[in-house]
Amino acid sequence: MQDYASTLSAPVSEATRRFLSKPQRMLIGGAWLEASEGGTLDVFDPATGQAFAKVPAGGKADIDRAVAAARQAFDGGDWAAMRPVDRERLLMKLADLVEANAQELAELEALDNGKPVAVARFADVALVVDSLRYMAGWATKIGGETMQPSVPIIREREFWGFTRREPVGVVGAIIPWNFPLLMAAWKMGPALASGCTMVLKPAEETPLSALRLAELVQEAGYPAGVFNVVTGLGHVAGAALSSHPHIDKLAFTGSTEIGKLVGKAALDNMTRISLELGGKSPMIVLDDADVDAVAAGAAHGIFFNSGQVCTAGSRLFVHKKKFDQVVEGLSNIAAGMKVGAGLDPDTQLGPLVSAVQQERVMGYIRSGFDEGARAAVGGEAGAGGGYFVKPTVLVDARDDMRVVREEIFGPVVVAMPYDDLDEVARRANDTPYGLAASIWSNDLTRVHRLIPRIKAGTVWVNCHTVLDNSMPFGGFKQSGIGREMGRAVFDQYTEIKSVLMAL
Ligand SMILES: NC(=O)C1=CN([C@@H]2O[C@H](COP(=O)(O)OP(=O)(O)OC[C@H]3O[C@@H](n4cnc5c(N)ncnc54)[C@H](OP(=O)(O)O)[C@@H]3O)[C@@H](O)[C@H]2O)C=CC1
Ligand SMILES: CCCCCC/C=C/C(=O)O
Repeated sequence: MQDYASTLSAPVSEATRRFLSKPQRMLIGGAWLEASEGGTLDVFDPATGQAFAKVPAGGKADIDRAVAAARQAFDGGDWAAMRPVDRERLLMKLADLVEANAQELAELEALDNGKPVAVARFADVALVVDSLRYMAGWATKIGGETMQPSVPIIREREFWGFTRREPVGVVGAIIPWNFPLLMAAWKMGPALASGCTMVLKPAEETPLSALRLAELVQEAGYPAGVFNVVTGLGHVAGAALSSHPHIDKLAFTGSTEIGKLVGKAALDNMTRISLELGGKSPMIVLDDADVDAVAAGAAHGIFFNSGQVCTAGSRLFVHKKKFDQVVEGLSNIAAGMKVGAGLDPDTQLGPLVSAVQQERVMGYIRSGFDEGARAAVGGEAGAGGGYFVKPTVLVDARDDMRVVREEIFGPVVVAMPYDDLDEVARRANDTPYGLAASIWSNDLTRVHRLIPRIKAGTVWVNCHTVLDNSMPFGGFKQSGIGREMGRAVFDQYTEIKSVLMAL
């Protein structure tokens, strides 16, 4: 047993040290297993670039075992027979356990992903707890409708109709590295509330919180096979899961490129899909907006989670009257941000998740410079061995530049002036994505006129990337298919059965 915790850049709690010191295994059918082929994957601390843990490199055989376990748990046994109120109680218990272990889970997220530990605790883990509790409440409220049919021809008979909402079945969930625990919760909450079973494949960069979550699932008392975790590579374990003929639904969050791939593989088996994909979200500042409030709000909109957010406000459109002031305010905030390791309590902006992501983001910044943009602030990588990129505001950009058109997924915003609302509505929509947008103004008439013109699944007003469990979340256009959260998510996790009875 190796004490990996002693190699970390900053001290962690005793609970985290204990977790990191034991060999990691996958939870399959209630048992803790190594990969069937025996391989492991290193997990790296993005603040140092050093490996600090190993997880099983699960493959197709492990996915087969996990899907079989989930299938068995769904098709018969304790779980299938469980009353909705007992599913609610279990999910509430899981939420309590997550809350009781919040610091450890937050430290694992900070280590795996690089995000500041306070953000992990008071945003990621807090949202997970709320999300599980919110979804637990739905377990007893999922229901159908009654109808009074007007069946033609057979007029002498009386009919009665109703619908049932039945769990869709075995859910395969593939999640990214930017909010590892939260993305797991967004899928397991509605799945377990509605009576599905699940196989989760976390991202290779950030597998640890999913494995700790699986321990808590066991501690909560879920029957074996209801929740399974297979760690492994996307093109191996992820591909085996998304194309598996015995899953009933695939829930995916990640890039649009891989979303299309897994979506096609799943549809080959007519597996139901929900895809939450990329974005290039505009933040639209009207001429009446308060400059200081916009600068602070836009800083959150782009720099939160080091810009590694599907809803990141990566295009900032400011009315020409306020453009210079907003850019100056935002640049001052960016210049003052403390960039550092996630475990450092003073850190405001952590490293990017991996060397690959750092190089990808720096490549975008260089392409912006090559095409004629200029950095009002930032524009370079941070010092040290970690995957740091300084918070960056690009100006002098044109709509056809790659930095304006493509998802960067880093702390980089492109600020651009505009003249009037028609122009900004057209430019804001000039993207294949449609995940989110924000409008900054206190002129309610103009705000309400703009909202329906923006082609996006979420429009925020005077805030950006603020989420609530009651609000459905998902994308228009190439930002995805389906909605997570809110009542709407149960459209993705249940099948509707129509029952027509002749009396
Ligand atoms: N919408 C969003 O929230 C996110 C968007 N992105 C965007 O994607 C870019 C690349 O990030 P990346 O991590 O590569 O995102 P991916 O879309 O590649 O990864 C998301 C998940 O899909 C898995 N995966 C990868 N390839 C396959 C496959 N062939 N079949 C099944 N599953 C697969 C990954 O596994 P593994 O980790 O092992 O590769 C991971 O679990 C980012 O720069 C960003 O622009 C990234 C993350 C989240
Ligand atoms: C405050 C938490 C924000 C979570 C945003 C959800 C993002 C999902 C994604 O990037 O895939």
